[in-house]
Amino acid sequence: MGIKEVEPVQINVKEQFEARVSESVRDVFQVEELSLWYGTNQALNSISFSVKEKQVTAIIGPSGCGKSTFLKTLNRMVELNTNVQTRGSIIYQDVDVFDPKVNLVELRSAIGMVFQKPNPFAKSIFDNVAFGPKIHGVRNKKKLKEVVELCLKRVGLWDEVKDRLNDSALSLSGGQQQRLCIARCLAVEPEVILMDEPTSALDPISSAKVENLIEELKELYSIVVVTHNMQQAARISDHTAFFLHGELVEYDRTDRIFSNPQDQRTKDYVTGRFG
Ligand SMILES: Nc1ncnc2c1ncn2[C@@H]1O[C@H](COP(=O)(O)OP(=O)(O)OP(=O)(O)O)[C@@H](O)[C@H]1O
Repeated sequence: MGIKEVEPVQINVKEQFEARVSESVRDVFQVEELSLWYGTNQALNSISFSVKEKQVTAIIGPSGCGKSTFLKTLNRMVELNTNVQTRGSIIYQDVDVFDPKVNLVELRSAIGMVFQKPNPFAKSIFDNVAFGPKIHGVRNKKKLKEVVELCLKRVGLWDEVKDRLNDSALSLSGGQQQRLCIARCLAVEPEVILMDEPTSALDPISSAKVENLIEELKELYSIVVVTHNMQQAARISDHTAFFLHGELVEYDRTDRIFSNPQDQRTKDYVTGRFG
């Protein structure tokens, strides 16, 4: 009787390395059993997962599944709507963001937000970026100039606008306005940037610039981005959370969500079979 040959177990060294790196990254948010209601309409149902520090986390899912609600809950902007109730916790910097003692102004400057439609103030380019630091008490003109220049450089806009800083921000193109809004967000030195479909109102070239910028910014900031664009999520994010009907179906490294999802519903969504 011959000895049966056993198939050698394949070890994917690269995969193991990436998994190790991913596991060793610190969490910036620990979301535990988060549920949210608008009046009687439940928009989030017992969401639990951790958002990694200095990485890009994409939130994907069909329209109405709760992506924007989840994003706005991270810095409690969702409470700007009336009749919102939450349950569960979001631990950020060892504190539950729902703790009534949390200072919301500070929370929202540490966790900044960029919206789908660029929304610069009807002020000059300079004043848009200087606005946040001024509110936080920076009065020194030299310091303000430095902050404005640094932030505009960081979003790749400085060379395009350095000779017209006093022009209205509304005179910029849509793509430039979106990068200005990101610069405005950076000026208050956030740790986290939340982005709600930041490129969906932009042309392909401006979108590509913002995508490249997101890649660069993750060196310094933790980024959570809501996107309807699967290719974009696959291109720019390290981790992806797939939401459906207010629930988290699957959260994993982006490469795994797109190449080997564990849940059939994720597979159907990322392969375009629904949504
Ligand atoms: N201000 C609000 N008041 C009442 N219900 C709301 C409010 N905002 C959102 N909802 C509801 O909460 C649910 C989740 O909405 P949300 O906007 O978070 O979904 P989404 O996944 O971001 O959708 P989309 O991709 O279309 O932007 C939906 O049922 C929506 O109708």
